[in-house]
Amino acid sequence: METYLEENFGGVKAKNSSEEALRRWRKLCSVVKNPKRRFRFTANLDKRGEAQAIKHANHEKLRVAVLVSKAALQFIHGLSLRSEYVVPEEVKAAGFQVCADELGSIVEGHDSKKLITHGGVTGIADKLATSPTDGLSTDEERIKCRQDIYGVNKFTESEVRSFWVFVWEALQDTTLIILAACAFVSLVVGIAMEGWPKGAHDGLGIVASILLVVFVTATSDYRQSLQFKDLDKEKKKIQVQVTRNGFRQRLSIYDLLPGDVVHLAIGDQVPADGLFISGFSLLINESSLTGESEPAVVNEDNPFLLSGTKVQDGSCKMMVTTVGMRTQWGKLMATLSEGGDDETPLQVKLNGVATIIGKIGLFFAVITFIVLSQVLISKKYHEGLLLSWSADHALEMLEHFAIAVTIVVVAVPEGLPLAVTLSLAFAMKKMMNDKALVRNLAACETMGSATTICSDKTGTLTTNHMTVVKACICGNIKEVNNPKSASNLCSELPEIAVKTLMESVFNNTGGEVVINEEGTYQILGTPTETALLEFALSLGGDFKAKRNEAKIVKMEPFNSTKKRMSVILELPGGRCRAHCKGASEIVLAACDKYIDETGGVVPLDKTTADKLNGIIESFANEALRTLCLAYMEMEEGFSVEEQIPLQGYTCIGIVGIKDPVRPGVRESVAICRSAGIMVRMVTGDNINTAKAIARECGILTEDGLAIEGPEFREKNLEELLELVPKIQVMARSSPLDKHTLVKHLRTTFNQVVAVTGDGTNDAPALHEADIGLAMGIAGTEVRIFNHLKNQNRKFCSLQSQLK
Ligand SMILES: Nc1ncnc2c1ncn2[C@@H]1O[C@H](COP(=O)(O)OP(=O)(O)OP(=O)(O)O)[C@@H](O)[C@H]1O
Ligand SMILES: [Ca+2]
Repeated sequence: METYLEENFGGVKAKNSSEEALRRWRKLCSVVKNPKRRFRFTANLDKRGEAQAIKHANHEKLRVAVLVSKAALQFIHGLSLRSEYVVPEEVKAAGFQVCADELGSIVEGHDSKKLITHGGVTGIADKLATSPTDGLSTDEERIKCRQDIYGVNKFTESEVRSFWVFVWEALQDTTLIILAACAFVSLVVGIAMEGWPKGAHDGLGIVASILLVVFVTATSDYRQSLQFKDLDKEKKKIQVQVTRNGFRQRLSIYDLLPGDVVHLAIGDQVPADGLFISGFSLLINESSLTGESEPAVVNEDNPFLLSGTKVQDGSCKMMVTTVGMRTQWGKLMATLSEGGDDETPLQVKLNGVATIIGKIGLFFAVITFIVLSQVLISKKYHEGLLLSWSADHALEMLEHFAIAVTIVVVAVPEGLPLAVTLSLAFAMKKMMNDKALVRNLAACETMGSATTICSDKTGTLTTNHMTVVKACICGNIKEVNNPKSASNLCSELPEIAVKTLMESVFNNTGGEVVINEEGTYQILGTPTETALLEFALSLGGDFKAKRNEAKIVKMEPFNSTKKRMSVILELPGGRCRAHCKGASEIVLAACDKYIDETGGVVPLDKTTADKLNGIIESFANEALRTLCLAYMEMEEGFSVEEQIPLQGYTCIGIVGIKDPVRPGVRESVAICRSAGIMVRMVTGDNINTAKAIARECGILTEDGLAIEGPEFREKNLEELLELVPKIQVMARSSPLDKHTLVKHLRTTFNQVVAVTGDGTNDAPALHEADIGLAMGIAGTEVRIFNHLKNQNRKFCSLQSQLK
């Protein structure tokens, strides 16, 4: 049986199975009693094909639209523009100047020509009665009115099916239908022969058993469907940062409306169709929508953002124009929502078992029928009455037949595969309560067999609540973990150094300090950014004032490959200054000057460089994440087309950021190890920081290996064979390094690999892994100034699942 299963049902993998394998096992379940039930919750391959076709068509459509709109643009240059668009009455009455269909055709069709006739992005903002800076007004009546005109950002979901639908579905079982036919004949013949009620006994008996089977099945199916509904809802709860009434806040994507101003950063999914307002180095991955893997550059010239695509690099502010089912994504989701999840290997195997048992059941049913009938037939044969049948005898035969069919009904364990689905869904729900989002049922199943965990550091092993605790500015190392020491530091430093530091932190950041409606400070941004901003605020800095002093001309947002971010500022008087911050040894290597104790800028000689590197190492050995801040005067000015320089900076200082290890992680790692699961840490942080934390968690042992990404990249296959099993810590890794490591572990070493990560820089590795666990919410967090947020003990939750 084992080999039979393996041969015929074994081709399905937990991830990325071939379509052929998926189709094959479906075909093999040929004694399917009730296909609708048996294949419920498994992927609908035809629907999937349809979705693929839509993607393909989208791709074509977009390509053509872009070409046409380019040609049209060339054509209309010089022509006077005349808008022939007429605003529908009801839209006008509601106070808007553009209707949903027109907006849809502009953005979806990438129609720059139409956009120009409407006055560009600002024109559209006016017509939508919104402001690109302050966003929508939160007046409830206006919001309601907007909803009525433009719809809401929700996708039609397959509606909750009522209990009776499940009853109807349960009735569509071939064997049950045969039984029902038997019952009918038995009733008719019985009543005709023996009259009511005596002759109806047998028939009613069969009917009762059918009803029993049907209701039990339908009830359990109905309850399952409710479970799944809950799960689905949970999965789709996503929040984005939106400016409304001038205040930046978090809002569920379901509440987005046309006119909303949304802030997007690397890793975010575009929540609705819209237009680019402002932003830097924005690269959009449209593959989920079009299948195209080359990312698209989005900027003022190509301002169209489509729902469902992903921010691959950079950051931006966008204005929502089209929501919900009006977007291509909405349409795609509608198709896919019926497509179902991929089946898991266990599900498939159990379907195989059910099929085998079904066949055996059928065999015995036939034998039972033959044995039972044989008595009657042989009796008739001896009496020579084989060809003349009385109704009585026919009824007897029918009864025998019904018994045989009943055996099939009872014998085939159709509920078996479904029960697995249910228990996996239950596990999924439990993990969700632990703040781990599992998107695929198969993952829950594979998780039990994991042999290696590649964990990222921030947020999984550590709390992801970062604070600057040490700083080295002008050569002075200071503890700054309380406000008093921070203000002390401030008074000890030369004024120019503090000024430059503030300018750097407040301008060269992906985060923001906003005052919310209650009047308290709120710091928005990734944990690293918030820590820095908090530090600068505690030194007495004023975010708004600093921001107004200079203008940001260009920004290259942070990403994990470069491990630094930079901006160019235009200062009053027209001078330009560059600021750069990032992984400290990388940024320090780009410096050739530094600010000394007196505030003077002096060349960075070898001894000072060594001293600074020593400081970085000492911070890192205390498990601190270190960042180096630097600036450069741009003597020759700067034009926007240029790249921000990589070399020639002046070092302002180095900060050490503490991110405490989650309580209980050490124990969890120990449990994993005793269960034979190897835990490795793969991080983008400094090697010494990584090692210190890995030791603290018990991941790095005496004989273990810690390696840096750049070194790992250089190794050839032979060396890797030797190295990979020993790697316990990989530091300064790029997203690609993580991917390579996981791939080697899986293919060369046949490990079942679980990867935890945050879905932005870890996305490739998560995708490659047998089990990808996207832990919690990546990227941005909101922090009330000086207010700690307690999060869940994530690694512990993972470990409890692996047990
Ligand atoms: N916003 C930022 N601006 C500049 N540099 C940053 C920023 N955030 C992080 N860094 C630097 O980049 C390094 C982290 O890079 P990366 O984001 O690739 O790490 P990671 O893989 O997410 O790490 P982890 O495994 O801890 O999650 C940090 O050590 C820090 O020096
Ligand atoms: Ca990460």
